[in-house]
Amino acid sequence: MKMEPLRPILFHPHIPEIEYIEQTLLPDIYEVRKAQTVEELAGAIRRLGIRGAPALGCAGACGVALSALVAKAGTFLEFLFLVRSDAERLRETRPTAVNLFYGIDFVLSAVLTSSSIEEAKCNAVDAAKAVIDADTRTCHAIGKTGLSVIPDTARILTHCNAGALACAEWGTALGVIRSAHEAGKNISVYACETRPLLQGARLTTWELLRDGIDVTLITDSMAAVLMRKRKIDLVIVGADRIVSDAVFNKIGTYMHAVCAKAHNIPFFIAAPLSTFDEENSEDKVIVEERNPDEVRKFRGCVTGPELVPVWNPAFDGTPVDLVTGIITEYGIFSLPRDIETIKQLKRGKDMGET
Ligand SMILES: CSC[C@H]1O[C@H](OP(=O)(O)O)[C@H](O)[C@@H]1O
Repeated sequence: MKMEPLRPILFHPHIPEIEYIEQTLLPDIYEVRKAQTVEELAGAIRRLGIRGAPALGCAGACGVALSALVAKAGTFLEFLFLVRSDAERLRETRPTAVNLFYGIDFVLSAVLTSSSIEEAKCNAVDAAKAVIDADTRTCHAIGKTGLSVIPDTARILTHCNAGALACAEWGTALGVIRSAHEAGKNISVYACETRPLLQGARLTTWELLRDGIDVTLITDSMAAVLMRKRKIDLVIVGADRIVSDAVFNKIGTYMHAVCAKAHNIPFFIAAPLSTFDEENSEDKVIVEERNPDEVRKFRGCVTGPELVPVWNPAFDGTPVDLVTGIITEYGIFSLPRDIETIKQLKRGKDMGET
């Protein structure tokens, strides 16, 4: 039985509100919540109730549109001030996934280029819908592009959650896996649990079981021995920001890339063009460091001494020479070889993509 498409964010401008699946409660509790203020939305982003680079782009876009719809201003200038300050509040929620800033900026520019409050509200809603529609198309295109690298029988390792829950729908890394499964390929997935917030254990397994795709849950530390035993044919993960010399993705990705290289296993990134930040390099990227208690506890269960010092970066950078290919909606690219092609594509594309 084909399941309904999984869409973690729905924008209802007529109310107005942003409806979302509260991902911190999955897999045991499926709860839909509604953000009717930018602060409620920002809180959901900060706690990873809404998460995943393309989904953050959609959330940022909808957040600016929500701000425009609810702003109470006497003058157009006051209105612009209110929307810009809400956009800044959304920008400050998480620093690494570049899609968040594209989504915010795309809708904010639609507001700033309007000539009245009413026109700005309409333009903001249209722009936010364009971001969501673009990401939906992009994820399905990434899935299709990725088919060329998936053998007819493939044992795929993935890390964190780059699925429908991280996008408008379908997913990037899981989008390739879904497309391959739909194309009749014999796919089995090893999902790394992804400490400390367990996006792999909680979200990726839940998505793949829901779609009837073969999945085995492993701890992050089990990946290396599976590669050594030749149990993995390729690795596919998502990305939060791709710069000229590195790919930033969930912490632990670099470890898998080094392991894959050591065992001559192809290592692919699946990401939309809007995840590329080709003007920057690894040393310029701010890597989000999160609350130490995320490592000392999980849902109240103590996993480390209360006073133990903790380092909790949410992402790591993988040098591009460890990446076999980057699967995008426009094709499969390699860095640094294709950087100019990527720049040209980004200059020419509709800025409605996240
Ligand atoms: C489709 S991009 C998903 C990407 O985002 C995740 O990070 P987080 O769960 O902290 O938002 C992870 O890096 C995934 O690969």
